[in-house]
Amino acid sequence: YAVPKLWKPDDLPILGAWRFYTHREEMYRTAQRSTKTGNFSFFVGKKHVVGVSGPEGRRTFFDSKDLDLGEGFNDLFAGLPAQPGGDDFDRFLKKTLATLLKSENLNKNIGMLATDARRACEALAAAPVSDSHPEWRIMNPFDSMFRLVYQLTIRTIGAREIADDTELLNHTLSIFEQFESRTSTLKLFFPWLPTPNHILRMFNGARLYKIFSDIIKSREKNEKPVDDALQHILDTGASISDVISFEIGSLFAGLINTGLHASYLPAHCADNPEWKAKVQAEVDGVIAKYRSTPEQSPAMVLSSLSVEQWESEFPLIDLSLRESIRVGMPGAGLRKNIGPRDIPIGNTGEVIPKGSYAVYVFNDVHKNPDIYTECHKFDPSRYFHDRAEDKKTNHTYLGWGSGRHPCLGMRFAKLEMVLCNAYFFAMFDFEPSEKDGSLRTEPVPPVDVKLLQIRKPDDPIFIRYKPRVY
Ligand code: HEM
Repeated sequence: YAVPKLWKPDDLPILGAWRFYTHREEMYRTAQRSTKTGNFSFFVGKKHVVGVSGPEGRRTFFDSKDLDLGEGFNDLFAGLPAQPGGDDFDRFLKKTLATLLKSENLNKNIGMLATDARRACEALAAAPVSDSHPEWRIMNPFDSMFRLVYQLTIRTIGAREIADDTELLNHTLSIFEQFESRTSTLKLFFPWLPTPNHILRMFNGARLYKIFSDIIKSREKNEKPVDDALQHILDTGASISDVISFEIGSLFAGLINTGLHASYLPAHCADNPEWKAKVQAEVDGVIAKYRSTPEQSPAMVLSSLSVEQWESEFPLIDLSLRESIRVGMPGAGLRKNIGPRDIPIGNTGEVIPKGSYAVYVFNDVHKNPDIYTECHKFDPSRYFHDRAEDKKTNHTYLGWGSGRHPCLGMRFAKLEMVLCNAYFFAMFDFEPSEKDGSLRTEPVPPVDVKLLQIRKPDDPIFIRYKPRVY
């Protein structure tokens, strides 16, 4: 067994493969092409990393029990919040998330979540019209949808005081966004370096700490108990710092992806009128099916749906989301071999050595034209039974993780996204737009593959919308 060939043309002294952080996918693809098996290795500082690719690489990467996700991310991903307590905290986070996202809690909250979504769409309906195109209103979904997803998330895994107070909601969202944008790659190489971004992250962490501790103190004075996620976490005996770390950790894991894909979904549909019409027909069909009196408005019918109905009645929204994630998922999975021995990469004759890291770039499969036809195109019908492109080989669809580390928030993320979009499709007609309300003719730009993780588009994407006439 051999260690995959060392790739070092881009290396900087001491730092090693810096391009792993600045041009990850490009570096991965160039290195991949330079070897027979598609596997290669490189150094990040002193850390030895193996890039795996192809079906054998995927099988090894996603199925090996000794490849650890937590350690891989902690050591290689610039930007994760430092987790106090390592493995113990990881267990606490996953256990708490699993409890908060159980059916019982979702059923308890669904009425409030639906009300949040309805009110957000009512606020869109009440927004001022465009000056130059007064038949339309204009929105940037990456603001309005994103904020709604944040509200739904905080309501489900955070504090009611924040979810119910628009000002506090916006304030905490802006702190979180600043926190999230201050990644510090340099710290991976020089952990002792007090980088400005790291200092700002500490500062924003402290601001969140103050907000949560004020909420907790005021609850202590209040006789009436609050029944929400924060209280549940506190009742398990967790400290305020556990609570803050849990909130930041789970927002990191969930909010960015969910908020951005909830926003990309209508943007892609606006660009694809035929598909948009299908989704709208699906929403209208559900409304017709569950309307109990003719006076009920579409929003009122949607507000009466149960979690089970939200989860089963909107397959086309689900496929739109599946496709939005596939086309817009830059980045890579990261793992560390924490086992007692080297891990063979299928039958390639190569290994991920004990103690080394492994990386798999998601677009190796998601943008593989042999698997996904016209792989850059948004086309949810590729998942219909007669095409089933995502079932062609092993681990072909990685949008929700695969193998040993499936996404723990998938069910909740889907629920959030279907809620936001069903109300939006039910209440509005919409089209792609420029900032001034004129029709946008350029499609949604592709997500930059240089990104380590999806983030809001640098140039805002607009949609123009008007209330539907029934
Ligand atoms: C559109 C939304 C989301 C997408 C596309 C997404 C995607 C993923 C992917 C691809 C992975 C596996 C990563 C890997 O293999 O390296 C993952 C894992 C995970 N996700 Fe999500 N996720 C989403 C929403 C959420 C939400 C809302 C939460 C929680 C509130 C969440 C919590 C987690 C956790 C805790 C893991 C780690 C599982 C483990 O360590 O085994 N995700 N997610």
